[in-house]
Amino acid sequence: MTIEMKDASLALEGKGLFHNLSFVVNGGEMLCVMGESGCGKTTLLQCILGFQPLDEGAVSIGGTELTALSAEYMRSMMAYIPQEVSLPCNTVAELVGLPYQLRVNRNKRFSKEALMEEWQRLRLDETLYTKRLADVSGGERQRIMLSMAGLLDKKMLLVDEPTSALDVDSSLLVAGYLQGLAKHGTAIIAVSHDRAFAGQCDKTLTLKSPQP
Ligand SMILES: Nc1ncnc2c1ncn2[C@@H]1O[C@H](COP(=O)(O)OP(=O)(O)OP(=O)(O)O)[C@@H](O)[C@H]1O
Repeated sequence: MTIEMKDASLALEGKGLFHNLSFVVNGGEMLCVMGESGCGKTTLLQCILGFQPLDEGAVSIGGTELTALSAEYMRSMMAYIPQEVSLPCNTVAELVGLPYQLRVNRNKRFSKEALMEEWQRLRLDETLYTKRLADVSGGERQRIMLSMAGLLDKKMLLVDEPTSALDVDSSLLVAGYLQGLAKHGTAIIAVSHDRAFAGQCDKTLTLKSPQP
C-alpha cells in the first residue's frame, strides 16, 4: 500500500522540522529516513501514524488522505516499532503474544511455529522464547520486535532505528529480513543512522537540521 507525504510542513515549539517535504513509498519499497539527532525523524513517523498533525500538506495512505477520522483505520494496516518502549510484560513469551490482544489484530492468530520461522531468518535462538526480557540483549530485543511485525504481515511497517544495537553483519541481516517483507508487498519506512543499513534500502530521505 502506498504511503505518500505531499508538501508537508511542521514546526514544533517554534522549531521548523520540515518544510514542503514530499515523498512516496510504494508497497514493495523500503525508504530509509536519515538526518542528525533531533531533526524530526521520529516525528515524521508520528505524522504518518496520524498521532502528530501537520501544519501544512497531507499524508495519504493508498490514495486516501489521512485525517483525524481515518487515522485509526489507517493505523490498523500498519505495524510500528518505536525506538524505545516500556513493555508491560516480563517475558519474551508474553511480549510476542501482546499484539494479538489488540482489537485491530482480532482476525490474526498467534502461531509459535510461524514465529520460530521468522526467528530462524533473524538468527534468533529458540531458547530466547522462555527468557525474561531483562535477560535478553538490546539487539536480540530489536530482532524479536521485528519478527513480531513480520508475523503480523501488515501492509505497512514503520520502524525507528531497527539496527541501533547491532553490529554490521546483524544490521545487514536485518536489512535482508526487511527486504523479504517488502518483497511480499509491504511498504517500509525505517529511521536509521546506519549507512550500511541505508545502502540496502530502495530510497533514502535525509531530513535537514531544524530551522529556528
Ligand atoms: N510533542 C512534541 N512537542 C514539542 N517538541 C517536540 C515534540 N516531539 C518532538 N519534539 C522535538 O522535535 C524535535 C525532533 O524530535 P524527533 O524525536 O522527531 O527527532 P529525531 O530526528 O527522531 O531524533 P533522534 O535521532 O535523536 O531520535 C526535537 O527537538 C524534539 O525535542
